[in-house]
Amino acid sequence: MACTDSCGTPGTPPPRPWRNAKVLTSITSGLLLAIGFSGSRVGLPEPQATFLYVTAIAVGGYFFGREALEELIKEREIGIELLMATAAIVAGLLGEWAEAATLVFLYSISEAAEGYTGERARHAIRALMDLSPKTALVQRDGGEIRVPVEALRVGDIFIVRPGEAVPTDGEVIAGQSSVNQAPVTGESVPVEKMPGTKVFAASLNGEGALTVRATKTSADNTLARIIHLVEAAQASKGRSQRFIEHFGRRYSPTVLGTGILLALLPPLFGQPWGEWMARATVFVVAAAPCALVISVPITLVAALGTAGRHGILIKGGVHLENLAKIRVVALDKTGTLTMGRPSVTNLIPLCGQSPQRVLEQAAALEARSQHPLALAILQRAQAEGVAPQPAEEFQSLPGLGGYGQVAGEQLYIGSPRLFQELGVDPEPARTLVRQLQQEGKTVVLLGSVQRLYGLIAIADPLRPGAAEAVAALKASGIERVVMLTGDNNLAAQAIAAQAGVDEVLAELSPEDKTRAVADLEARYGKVAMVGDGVNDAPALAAAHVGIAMGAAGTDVALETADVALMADDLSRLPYLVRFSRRNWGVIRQNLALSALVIGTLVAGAVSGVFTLPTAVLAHELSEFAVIASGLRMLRA
Ligand SMILES: Nc1ncnc2c1ncn2[C@@H]1O[C@H](COP(=O)(O)OP(=O)(O)OP(=O)(O)O)[C@@H](O)[C@H]1O
Ligand SMILES: [Zn+2]
Repeated sequence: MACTDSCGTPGTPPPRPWRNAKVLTSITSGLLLAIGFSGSRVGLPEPQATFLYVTAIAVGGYFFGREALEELIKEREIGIELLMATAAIVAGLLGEWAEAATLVFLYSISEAAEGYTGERARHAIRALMDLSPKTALVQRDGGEIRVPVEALRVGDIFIVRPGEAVPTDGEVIAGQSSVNQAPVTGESVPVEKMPGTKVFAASLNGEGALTVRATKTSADNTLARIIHLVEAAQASKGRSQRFIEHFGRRYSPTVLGTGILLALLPPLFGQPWGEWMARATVFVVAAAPCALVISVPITLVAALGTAGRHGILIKGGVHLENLAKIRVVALDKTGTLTMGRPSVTNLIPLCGQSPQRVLEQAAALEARSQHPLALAILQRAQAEGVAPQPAEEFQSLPGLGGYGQVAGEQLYIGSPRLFQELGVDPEPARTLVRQLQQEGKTVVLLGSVQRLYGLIAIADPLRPGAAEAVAALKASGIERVVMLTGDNNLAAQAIAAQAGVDEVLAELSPEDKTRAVADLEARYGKVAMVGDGVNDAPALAAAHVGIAMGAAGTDVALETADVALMADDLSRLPYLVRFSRRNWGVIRQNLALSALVIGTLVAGAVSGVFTLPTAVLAHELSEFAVIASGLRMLRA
């Protein structure tokens, strides 16, 4: 269909309008039409004027006429182009050459303009590319040289001077500065960078010089992937778009059929055939679903691009549509509602152990674990100068903890539930555990199968702004905000109370989380699951929409989720919900507007109120109204 295939393939730069063959042929056709029309006013003989009109039709109708035939012959489909071409030919045969030429000119120019607008909207995301510099200052052979960013290799050391943009993703190895990474994450507040932190291409460096080791080439850094993913999403089709295209495939033949009946039946009952032939022609143009088919894709293309420029990657129109229907938001606790940077707050030896020994044994076990809690324990050990031999034969027990051999002894580390399952007497720690958990701390126990050696309490504070984000989610129409966690119920409740969520589901394994999502969906309606994509990937996949947070820098989250929030910022969530609802509103308005216009035009056509040029003009104007309306989603 003309209105959708005018969208080019992703990756090609937007063409200049004056270089576009469709624009040129249509303008030529308009000129021929104008000459013919004004000529006939000042006495140009009719055959010459008709010749000009026919030429205008041939030139202006070349592209869409060809498309109409190709569709008919190759795909056996009656498209909008065929409706228009038929109307033009019939009008000409009725002797209305000027009207036919007007139709061809208006239709072709609006198709060309529509294609161009679509391209522009599609390529708005490319503007991000211009924010990343073309060259980088690289340390090579003891000196510093400028190289094109394409020449940067992973491992290259480059310098970002104050006020310069970062050429590609990397890790800071020296220097300190605040960096505005809005092009990638959409956050307007600059982020402090120091050795060990990551920087992203196109971020703008503040006042300090940074020395950075490249971790990505310019072709596959985060910015390049954002642009690529947004363009791929724009090329994919939303559910409503599929529906409309499906509908269009049946609709256009119906229009043509009805047009033929309209031309044939009334004359059989004694009506003037010329009059009904003309009305049928106007009807075919009036009923062509042009605005209807363009309304959804243009809105989605604009919306997906806008979201992308604000650090929100939506992997396809479908997900944006799904988001508008979400009633429940399920948030993972660790790393999503909390900072994800746990630290040890209490270290309490039990059964006559020394604190030093407890830390040593815990660190020995955790040295082999990947868990965030393990990191907290290892940091504490490092701070106290404890550096034990890692445990032997370490085994992790997902959702519980782990065990291994430390100095010949089989030791366990993990949740109180783990020790309950092992059948260890919990008495020495019982009240302490409860007390610490009530403070919102995660309690990890250390011990053997016989008894407990120590207790380690770990706090992972709530993210600043988490409570506000939860409140804003509810204000934007989300009915229920739920927290999911593998952590203990008491600790989870304490954090949940601070965040203001409605419901807590605690002590869940990754599979339990998936089940919890299905359960919430059955109870309340569509669920969006928000997580970091690591221990909650199955739950993200199970939810109606899976949203990964802080996706800049973690490849997994970018790949697995339906929506990736590049910034580590919960306030994007309510924004996203409102944005998706606004998008859905615009789509609905567009569909209603186009249906209304078609209805009015059809009534006018059948009753003979509209002439062919009026119908074409109204048809194309309605199409532009719908495009302009869809482009509202270019605004954030
Ligand atoms: N390596 C480990 N060291 C100590 N305790 C562990 C370890 N791994 C798991 N645990 C225990 O198991 C519990 C559940 O862990 P799990 O990884 O399922 O979720 P979580 O880290 O609490 O966070 P969330 O589910 O909110 O993302 C932890 O709260 C902790 O008590
Ligand atoms: Zn159109």
